Amino acid sequence: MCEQLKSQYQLCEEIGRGRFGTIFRCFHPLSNQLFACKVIDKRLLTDSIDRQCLHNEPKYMALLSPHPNILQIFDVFDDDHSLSIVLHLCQPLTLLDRIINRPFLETHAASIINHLLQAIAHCHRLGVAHRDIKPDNILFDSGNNLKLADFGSAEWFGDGRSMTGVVGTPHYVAPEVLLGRDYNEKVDVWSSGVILYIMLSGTPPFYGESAQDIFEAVLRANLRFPSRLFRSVSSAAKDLMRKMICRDPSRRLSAEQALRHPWILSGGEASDVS
Ligand SMILES: Nc1ncnc2c1ncn2[C@@H]1O[C@H](COP(=O)(O)OP(=O)(O)OP(=O)(O)O)[C@@H](O)[C@H]1O
Repeated sequence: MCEQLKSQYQLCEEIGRGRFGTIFRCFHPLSNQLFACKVIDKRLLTDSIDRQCLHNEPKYMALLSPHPNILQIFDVFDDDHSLSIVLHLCQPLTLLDRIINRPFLETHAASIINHLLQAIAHCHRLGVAHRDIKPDNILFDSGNNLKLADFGSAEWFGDGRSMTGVVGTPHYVAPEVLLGRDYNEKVDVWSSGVILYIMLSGTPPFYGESAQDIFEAVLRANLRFPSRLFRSVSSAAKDLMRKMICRDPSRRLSAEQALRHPWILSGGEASDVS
């Protein structure tokens, strides 16, 4: 671990683990504040694309900070063996832990999606696509404010460039990503729509036994609202999901447009769209 980091921060217990990063709680004696520190072990990055993307995360987080719904970055330490990123400390439970098998009230789901879309709209205004929107990357601070995290797969599209490359996570990835075509920032709106569907029903819209089966279901993009799961869900919420989980990206809402949908504007209280 970087000596410079250890001279400024006291690393405490491990609070999370991803594919490459281990997250520790840490204390900064100078400011008397607690933070989270993500330490990425460079030796685990055997893939050349992963190595190239290593510095994207702190770079994009610095560009996007501060925003009330984006995890704030405070410091970066880089040496031969590791990259350490000092971050705002959040609660240990992510949206994934809150979502499993527990449908949310529409008002609660609307509040979460509203804040997620505000984070995404901010990223898109600054030309950054997150590309891995999923419940595990949605954290909450001690005041229960939503914080979008993990910009390790983010990409710049700001000068009108389209993006390529298969990134994302099976249940949440947009079909155009899997097709290997060029795509744009609306992949983040698709993934957010999938999260909304899971919050309201407790199950993902596209599923299968294996990653391959899930990919095939995503590519078919046959969006259904089985009455067993959606009997009490409003038509306004279904209308928004249809417009976010829309196979054709040119017809899919942007994050800004989704924020203006009646169901979001009414805080999940609108039952019909007029
Ligand atoms: N700032 C934070 N405060 C509290 N917990 C955090 C924080 N950042 C990350 N975590 C915890 O650590 C876990 C892994 O973090 P993160 O997703 O950033 O790692 P990663 O290596 O990029 O993961 P991935 O495998 O998705 O690439 C999160 O799901 C969360 O539980």
